Amino acid sequence: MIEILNLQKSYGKNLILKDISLSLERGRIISILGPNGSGKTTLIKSILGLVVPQIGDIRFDGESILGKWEYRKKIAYLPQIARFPENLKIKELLNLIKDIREQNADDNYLIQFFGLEKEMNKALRNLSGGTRQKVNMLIAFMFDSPVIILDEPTVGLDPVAITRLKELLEREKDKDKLILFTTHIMSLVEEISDEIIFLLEGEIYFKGSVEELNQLNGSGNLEKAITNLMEKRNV
Ligand SMILES: Nc1ncnc2c1ncn2[C@@H]1O[C@H](COP(=O)(O)OP(=O)(O)OP(=O)(O)O)[C@@H](O)[C@H]1O
Repeated sequence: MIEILNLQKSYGKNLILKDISLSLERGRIISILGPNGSGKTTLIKSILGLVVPQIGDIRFDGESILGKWEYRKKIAYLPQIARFPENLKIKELLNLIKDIREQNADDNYLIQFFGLEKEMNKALRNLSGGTRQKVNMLIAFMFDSPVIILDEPTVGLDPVAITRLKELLEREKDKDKLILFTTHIMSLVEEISDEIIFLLEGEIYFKGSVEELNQLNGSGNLEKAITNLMEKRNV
């Protein structure tokens, strides 16, 4: 569904992504892991066309995305930090986004799913961090997009909301969607990922399942295996 071919991205003299090639298929939950600053968000933003690579190509359903925008309608995106006008009420924000996107949205179901019914008339500036993140998730999931990209979705969420998020991701996967996410929470990775892509210093250092990573590392513990990868040990 998404093919990344020999992607290279620098900011000034800093080479952030070095010759990245990947094939990302539907019906899978893929976690992009790596230490802070390893290039996860830069890779995600390249797929979204928000960052333009110097070298390489990205293809969406076989067509290059470079210089194109239409394909973006098929991708739901939860950014690491979402910025919306603070004076808007949640319901006003949802209406505004629906007007802009001109696509059918299933927001009523998600409002109930995340327990946001009583918050709808509150201005964004008055929301707690976790509630803000629920609103961001609602926006990411409401358009039934075939690709869902979530940059650190668990930030600020309580355990109930994290359980809800897992349920939602599993359900979207069963609809044959492609889900890409970044997180530093290894238990979430372990529970829901079909595949791990581990970036280190701008390169793919490991790509495979949780089981493969545990086997490779011989630890049987994902947190430890990831720490070892970060420290470039036992691989
Ligand atoms: N717009 C930019 N201009 C210059 N440098 C940037 C820019 N965006 C990111 N970088 C740099 O690129 C590197 C990779 O950043 P990126 O946000 O992709 O990392 P990350 O793996 O997502 O990190 P984290 O886990 O902390 O979110 C960092 O060194 C960062 O400072």
